[in-house]
Amino acid sequence: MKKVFNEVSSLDKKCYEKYLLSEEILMEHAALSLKNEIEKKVKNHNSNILIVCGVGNNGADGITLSRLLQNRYKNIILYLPFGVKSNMAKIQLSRVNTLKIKQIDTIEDIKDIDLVVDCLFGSGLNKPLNNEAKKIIENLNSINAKKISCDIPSGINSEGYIYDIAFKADTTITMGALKISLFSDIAKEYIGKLKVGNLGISDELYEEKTNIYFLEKSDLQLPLRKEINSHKGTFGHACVVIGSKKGAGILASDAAFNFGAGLVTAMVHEEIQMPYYIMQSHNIPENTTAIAMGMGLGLYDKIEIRKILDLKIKKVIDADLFYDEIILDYLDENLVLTPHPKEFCALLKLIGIANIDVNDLQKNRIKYVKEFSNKYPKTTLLLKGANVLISQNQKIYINTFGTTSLSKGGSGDILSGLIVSLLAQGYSCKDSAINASLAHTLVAKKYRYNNYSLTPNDLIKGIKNI
Ligand SMILES: NC(=O)C1=CN([C@@H]2O[C@H](COP(=O)(O)OP(=O)(O)OC[C@H]3O[C@@H](n4cnc5c(N)ncnc54)[C@H](O)[C@@H]3O)[C@@H](O)[C@H]2O)[C@@H](O)CC1
Ligand SMILES: [K+]
Repeated sequence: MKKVFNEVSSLDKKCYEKYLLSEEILMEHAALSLKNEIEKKVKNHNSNILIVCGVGNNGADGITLSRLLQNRYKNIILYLPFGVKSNMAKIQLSRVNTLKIKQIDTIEDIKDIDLVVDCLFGSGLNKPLNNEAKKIIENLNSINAKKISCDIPSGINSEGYIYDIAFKADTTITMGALKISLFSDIAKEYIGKLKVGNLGISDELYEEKTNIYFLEKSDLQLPLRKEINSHKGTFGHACVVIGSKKGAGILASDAAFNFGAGLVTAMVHEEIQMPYYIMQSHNIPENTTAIAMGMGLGLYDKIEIRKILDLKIKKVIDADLFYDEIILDYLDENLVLTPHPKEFCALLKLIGIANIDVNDLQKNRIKYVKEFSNKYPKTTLLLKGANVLISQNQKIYINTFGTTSLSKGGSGDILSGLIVSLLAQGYSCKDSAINASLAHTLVAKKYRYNNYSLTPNDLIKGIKNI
């Protein structure tokens, strides 16, 4: 798990004041991080490396980089379309001017570029791009070359919002620490591989406390069985409430069984065709340790739903129930909610936080997840999306492993099944949401066929050898 910050300028400031590092030292290290990445990516000394620099310190990082690369590569080309404004950019440029590094005035007729380094705008982007900047980014995006962004792809602002266009990077080296702006769903298309550039000081000293965390593969804790002396009851009993669209509940039940729950029961009104290892019952069985409800529910009897919600058993709630105010009476520590953006908008309206549409939500996902967690700190929320956000107790965990292959009917039902399985096996609500989400996305990432053919059954198969 890595820490994520709303901004890092206060952390940079701490470096100057507390650790007596200067802006120049930090910048030298920022440029060094870029250099190290470039040396890994570009082996040929004759490669053409285009460094595009803006007027501020993001541009200054790029100018500094050109100096550091000069020893290794013959063809470094600096492009400063708007000149320089910040003090550091001026200082770095005056140094570079003594070194005979090639500078160009336009990229219109530039050819055979092997690598583009984007240092146009960083954390200082604070207004929409003008036409000239848009055109430059458009041109850079059309160049067939490797692409690295310094700090953040130019065009993404500090909230992760893109006004019109942004540089499309293969790799982003973000300086100092991870920032929240890198994790909006819209930004995901542009970031590429994300790495943190060290600024010449240990992470422990640079970083401060935070409430936002980036999940890593190594955070996944599978429900591996340590007990030798065990029986099926040792691993809990998951019950999935089957609604009128039965397929959803069947998928969730199967996923729950495959992810280690000792017993899985489908609660049904009349018997249905299911895998033989899933039991069927008209009621919630006595020894149930976790319940999944909401997926494919369709029309339902409110009294029956209320009775189930009244049970002091951990539950994962999905889909139809986010539109029903019945849920308002149960937003406590026993619930994991798994809405997709449209359902979360309905829920935000029900709980009186906001009346917004999906577009507004997507621009401000973190903000609304935070607001939800402030109001209902005990409840675990998992907001689906390109980057999954999980919150509990005012902490947010970001899972970036999601892939487009998961954008399919049934994926969400499998996720609910994985969550209820872990809840049944004794994981906390937060840990169930985090681990099920990691398993779900990592299985999809490992899927070795094309990105349009993943089925819920492939996910279930993948769970077996994750
Ligand atoms: N503060 C520090 O100690 C460090 C800063 N670093 C770099 O500094 C960057 C931040 O530098 P700055 O704060 O100078 O910000 P930027 O370099 O991102 O840009 C700020 C400049 O761009 C202008 N600008 C903003 N939006 C614009 C728009 N839409 N169209 C045209 N011009 C626009 C601003 O007026 C300002 O002049 C970071 O992203 C990082 O790359 C790194 O060197 C690491 C250390
Ligand atoms: K940039």
